[in-house]
Amino acid sequence: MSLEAKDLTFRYPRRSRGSVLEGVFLTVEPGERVGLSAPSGRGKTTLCKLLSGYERPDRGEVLLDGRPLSSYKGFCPVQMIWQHPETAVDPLLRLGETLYEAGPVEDRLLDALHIQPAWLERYPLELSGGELQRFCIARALREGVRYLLCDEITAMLDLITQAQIWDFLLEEARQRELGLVIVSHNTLLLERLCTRIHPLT
Ligand SMILES: Nc1ncnc2c1ncn2[C@@H]1O[C@H](COP(=O)(O)OP(=O)(O)OP(=O)(O)O)[C@@H](O)[C@H]1O
Repeated sequence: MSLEAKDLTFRYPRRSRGSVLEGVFLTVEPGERVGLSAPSGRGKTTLCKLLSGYERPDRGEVLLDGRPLSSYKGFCPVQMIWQHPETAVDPLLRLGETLYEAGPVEDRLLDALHIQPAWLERYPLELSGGELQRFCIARALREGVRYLLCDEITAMLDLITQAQIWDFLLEEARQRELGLVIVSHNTLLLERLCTRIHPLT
């Protein structure tokens, strides 16, 4: 089940400088870990948004296992984890409601990410950034996920928490043969984590 970006072109309606992405091709296979590398503003986040269905391309298509991503109903097998987790959850819902709205999440994941049951009674702003990010990772890893798009997901965390999260994610991806797309400005981190680096030109 490969994830394919085919000839993607995209511009934001309110952006004056034309297309952010022009004719982008990328294929990620199960178990691959692809690092996206490019200077700021080149469109890494935008490509992740297209690959996970948050935005639709103006031209080209995103295919999962040869089928348009938009034809998958229910929980999307391509999940994006955002740099700022507070933008990825409804601030007015308790975390327990957010977590289970798309179905069950294995307790094993909550334990491995050190998510305390009491947090599920709280609202997003009542967790630290690192706690909320671990919550978002658990939510993305529910059954059915095949690809994770990790957009600077540990950039705001201390080094120990970063290492714990990546150790966990790499092992989880290995066991479940998940494909990962990893965005980071930290070249050393990308070299350490990825099976290959894809420069976005
Ligand atoms: N919602 C939006 N509306 C208009 N323009 C946008 C929007 N989001 C991003 N852009 C513009 O699109 C371009 C690409 O942004 P994007 O966030 O994809 O880049 P990036 O490579 O991820 O950058 P960074 O490394 O700084 O996170 C930028 O010029 C940005 O200003």
